[in-house]
Amino acid sequence: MATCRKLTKQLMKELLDSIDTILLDCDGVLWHSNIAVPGAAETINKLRSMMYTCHFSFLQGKQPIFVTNNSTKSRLQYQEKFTKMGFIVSKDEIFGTAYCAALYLKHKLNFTGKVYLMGMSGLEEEMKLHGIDYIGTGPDNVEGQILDHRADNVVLDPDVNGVVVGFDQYFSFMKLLKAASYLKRPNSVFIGTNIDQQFPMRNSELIMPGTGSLVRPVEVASNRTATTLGKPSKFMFECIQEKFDVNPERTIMIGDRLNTDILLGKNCGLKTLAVLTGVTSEEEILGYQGSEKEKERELVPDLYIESIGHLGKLLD
Ligand SMILES: O=C(O)COP(=O)(O)O
Ligand SMILES: [Mg+2]
Repeated sequence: MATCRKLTKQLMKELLDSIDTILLDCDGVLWHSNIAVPGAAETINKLRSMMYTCHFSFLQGKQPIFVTNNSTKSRLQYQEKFTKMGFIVSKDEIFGTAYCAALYLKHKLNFTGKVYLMGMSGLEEEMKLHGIDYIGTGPDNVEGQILDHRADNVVLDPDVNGVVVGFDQYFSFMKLLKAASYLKRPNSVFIGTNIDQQFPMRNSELIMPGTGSLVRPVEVASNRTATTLGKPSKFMFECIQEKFDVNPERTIMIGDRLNTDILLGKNCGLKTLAVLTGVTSEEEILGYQGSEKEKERELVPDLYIESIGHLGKLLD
């Protein structure tokens, strides 16, 4: 049976001696929208500054690296958000799916051409920074009964040879129609930034549809499957390994979503810790631990704790 333990003071010392790098999910771990989880900045700043004897036997702090499936912000926009919230951070430590989507297009696909971009300013900024031409952002709605006028007045851009679907608050039927039409083109590229079902919300009455709720309709309409880059895909970890000398055995992934954060950790051979401030609960974790379904057992983290702030208290 997959065993999961609640992180305690005793286990904390053992954990700190066994890791050099801490991968941290953002939404639901460090904050909800623009409201920080209590103690988050203090904990991360402390982990960075506390000197530990590492396995090279010299003193160093733990290296935090931020890994978010959220595609709404560029690295620079995230650096601004982190700094406003009191985190000490460099943009080079931030890996979001807007940045990783641009890296994938540019360096993995050597993409040239134009992208139909369903996303917000973060994706726009990263596309510009990486020299990738795009159209389609912002509101785009149907006028009148589209099935009556057979969409004759829909104009497609002849140069588009790829579609990127990220979180797009302007998602519409018209955009769905255009994306599916562009994906009809032979050899057109289809990328989804991530497939999270919902965003973690403080207001438990609300469901904020995640980007997965936007990628899947484009897949259905186009009858194609997107290449999704966010956690649990290993691609984001590959982007991190390009920039940091990360030893998977001495790295932990801390997240709030089992089927993205914890699964990424498992996929990459990392230690895993879940917090209960986002989409997962203690009941879900313990339920999965005893599940007969292999698919559920593989989502069980090594450790869990109420919040990143509670973890920080174990450092005192
Ligand atoms: O964008 C999302 O849906 C979740 O983002 P996260 O990976 O920071 O939790
Ligand atoms: Mg999260």
